[in-house]
Amino acid sequence: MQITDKKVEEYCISKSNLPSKDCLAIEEYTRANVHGAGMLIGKMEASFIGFLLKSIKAKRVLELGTFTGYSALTMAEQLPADGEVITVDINQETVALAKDFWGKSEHGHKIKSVLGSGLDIIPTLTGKFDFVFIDADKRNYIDYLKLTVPMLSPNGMIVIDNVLWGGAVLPDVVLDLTQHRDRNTEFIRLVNDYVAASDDLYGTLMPIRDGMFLIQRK
Ligand SMILES: C[S@@+](CC[C@H](N)C(=O)[O-])C[C@H]1O[C@@H](n2cnc3c(N)ncnc32)[C@H](O)[C@@H]1O
Repeated sequence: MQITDKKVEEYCISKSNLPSKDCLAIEEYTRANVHGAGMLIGKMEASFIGFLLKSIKAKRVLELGTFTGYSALTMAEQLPADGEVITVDINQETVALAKDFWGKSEHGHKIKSVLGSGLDIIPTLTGKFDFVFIDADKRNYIDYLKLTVPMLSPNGMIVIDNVLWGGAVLPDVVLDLTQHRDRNTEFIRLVNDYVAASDDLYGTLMPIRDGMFLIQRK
């Protein structure tokens, strides 16, 4: 299910501030050459995240799920010169591509790539983060959330991506748990229910692209 009408989204994109040409180059290269390009957050979500980063005057960002480096660079562009994006991924090949692209951008120096699995890397990180973007393996979404909430700065925010999962999370959708995609649906339902039931978190689930959960501590 396409959550937002395509023409409506195109109109919104045409009127929004968008990431730079350097990011567009990553997007275009990825869509033409890399398997799984549908995983890119794309222009609408990038513009929205940029707005959030500016609103909270973010300086330090943690991203889980680098892929070809598109979202990391779009975020780096919205940070001050001494800002930092730490981005984690297990895929050496796509991270190598990402590094090539970041090297061509004046904002690339703000990005630090860490190769490894999110659950192993997060406990090794120190200091607080103003913004955490969770966009890696769905199986670990709930643990990523639980591990990163205590790492937030006072006005910090977490965004979890793909929380609508093409509409499959809706309660009347019957799942086939022999299918990888449907098992992921269960993991996403779990994290959505956890945020909704939490007394400590303020969450807003937005129907932007494939669904974004915006979360802050109460
Ligand atoms: C949806 S893509 C990220 C897209 C990226 N944020 C963007 O929009 O440009 C998900 C990424 O998570 C990575 N990933 C999968 N399992 C992981 C794990 N256990 N730890 C860290 N990254 C993982 C995959 O290799 C993939 O590159």
